[in-house]
Amino acid sequence: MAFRSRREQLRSILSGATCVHPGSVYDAISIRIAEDLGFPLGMFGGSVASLAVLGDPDVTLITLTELAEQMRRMSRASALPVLVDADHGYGNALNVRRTVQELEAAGAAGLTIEDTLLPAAFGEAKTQLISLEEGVGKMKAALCGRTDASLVIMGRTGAASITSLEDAIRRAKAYEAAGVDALFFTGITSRVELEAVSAATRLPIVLGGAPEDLNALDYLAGQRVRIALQGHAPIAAATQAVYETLKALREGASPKSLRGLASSELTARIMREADVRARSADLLGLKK
Ligand SMILES: O=C([O-])CC(=O)C(=O)O
Ligand SMILES: [Mg+2]
Repeated sequence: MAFRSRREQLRSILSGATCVHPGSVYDAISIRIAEDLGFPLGMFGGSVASLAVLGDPDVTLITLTELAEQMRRMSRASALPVLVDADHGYGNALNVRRTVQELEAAGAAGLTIEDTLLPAAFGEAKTQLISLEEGVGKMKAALCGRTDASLVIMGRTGAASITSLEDAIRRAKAYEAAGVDALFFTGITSRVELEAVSAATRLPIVLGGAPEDLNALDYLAGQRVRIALQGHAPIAAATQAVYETLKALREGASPKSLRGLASSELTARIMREADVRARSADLLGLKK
């Protein structure tokens, strides 16, 4: 299986004793940069997928096909293991199974299925959760959807900030019993809350959207947190850079006067130009 070693790398992060920050990746360029900088893992968030592919906010307008296609492009560009935010699995439990099949084929190392009611319900301003029973069904569907047993399936809940911490723990324990490989929590806002979920569960923990005082990697590792997300600054940085560059050009700046552009060396490295040249020499009879 071509993607097995990526999945085993993610599994070794989960079974290790330390906590890592993944690089937020969303396309072929960002994943190659994260790989070159030595990140052990890429995180492909649903919000950045929506932004990069559609230019939209994170309101479940992106389709599974679009998400999987973007993942496939990243898998082709780089061997960095990627954890994909598969949202609610793009429908009911049967859709979850299909989602897992598509993301596995696209080369994801792991994926998260969450128990948020998506897309948002009519007339409800506040985020809702599906029932625990439906959530368990989705986790089971995810597990039976994989054909490569090394693909990592994570159960995700944001219950801590939507219903209650007790509900988050109840759900996490049920997903654990269903057989998922790790638990992904959002909405945990303090050490007390993290310690409560850690004490009540046994699987490796992934923490999304945590506040600053939940940032010390040694402390997190001691609570069985193996992956701690840091948001999605790279796409924000890229957006700002494109904005500034287009603005300057629109205002009459000459291309040569622009600052902050990737050097030709950096661009060549990201394009893996040396490999392409070597291949061209071999296959097209061109000079190296
Ligand atoms: O997975 C993450 O990085 C957090 C999240 O839900 C998103 O960005 O859509
Ligand atoms: Mg998301």
